[in-house]
Amino acid sequence: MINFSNTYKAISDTRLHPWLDQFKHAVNQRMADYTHGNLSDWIKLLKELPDITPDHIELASKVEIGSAAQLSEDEQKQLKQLLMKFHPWRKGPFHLFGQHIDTEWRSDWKWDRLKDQISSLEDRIVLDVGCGNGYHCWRMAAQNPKLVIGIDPSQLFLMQFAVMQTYLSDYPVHYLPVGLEYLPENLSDQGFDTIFSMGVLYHRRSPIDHILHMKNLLRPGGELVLETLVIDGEADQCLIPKDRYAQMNNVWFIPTTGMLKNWLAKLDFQDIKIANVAKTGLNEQRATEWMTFQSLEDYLDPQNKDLTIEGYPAPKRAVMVATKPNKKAGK
Ligand SMILES: Nc1ncnc2c1ncn2[C@@H]1O[C@H](C[S@+](CC[C@H]([NH3+])C(=O)[O-])CC(=O)[O-])[C@@H](O)[C@H]1O
Repeated sequence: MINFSNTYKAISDTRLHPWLDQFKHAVNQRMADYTHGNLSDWIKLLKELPDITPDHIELASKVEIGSAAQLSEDEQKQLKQLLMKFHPWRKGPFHLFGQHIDTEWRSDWKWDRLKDQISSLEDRIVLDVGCGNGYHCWRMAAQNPKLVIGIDPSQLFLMQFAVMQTYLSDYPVHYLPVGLEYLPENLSDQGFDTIFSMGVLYHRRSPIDHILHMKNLLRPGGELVLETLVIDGEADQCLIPKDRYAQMNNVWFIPTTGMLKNWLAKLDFQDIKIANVAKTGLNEQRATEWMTFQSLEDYLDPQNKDLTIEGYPAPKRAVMVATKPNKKAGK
């Protein structure tokens, strides 16, 4: 139903080629396990996107494709209506032929916080685990990587990615709609140069296994960029919410940055640095016209915005950067 042949071709042109069949198997397996009921309708909708070439593309400072002047007022209205059919738009913002997709998250702020703290992505093979609709993958593309693969199990987010890819197909950015657990266990010495895992770790029941899997997918000397919720406290402290955290029912472990360092060190990562710690502001995650459901404000204690509605510390996120050692650590 969806054609991933360009993605498979891109993989086969890199040192990842020995694992091509495993990547194909991952996608086939996931699609067999789960297909969203709206997927075929969404695929049809993609064909209604304006068939024009953008007069400019900006990915370094924002994701902007084409300009408003390329569409008439009527065409603008139609485009907006079409894009709204892919609601909710969580990660962004995007600017598509003058349509400002004002997403729930200011994902650009996250990128700004970390982009100068990581190794240049020039010529690198990159994996973005839990990439959402691929917003950060497009920002990565501005650094001339060899290949960026975003993975995420959400088929709606795959469609939002496909909207942008309609106009950005010349960039080496691809999306596989799978969770990390579908990927090969180990890519030996030929793995990715950089792996991002942002906003995923706290959803994992076994966070150390999640990190270990990514280590096994990195080449020796490769870089892990790990962003996750943290709490203040000592290196031996970690919050395991009794039930929900900020209304999310799938949050398992929220460590301190000290404990995150310990997890990475236990797995033999080197040069472990805390690149950034930032509290999530109400202006960074909020309901908009493009994401009309509840958002952060509804998840915080109305009397005390430093606490979640459940009484836990309000969301704060850390970005960790660490290197897989060059020697084989045997773990
Ligand atoms: N097993 C899994 N494997 C891969 N992805 C998963 C898995 N389970 C859930 N996801 C996906 O992980 C993403 C987490 S959002 C971060 C988006 C982006 N990275 C961001 O940093 O803005 C969370 C946030 O808002 O922070 C969702 O798109 C899930 O579908």
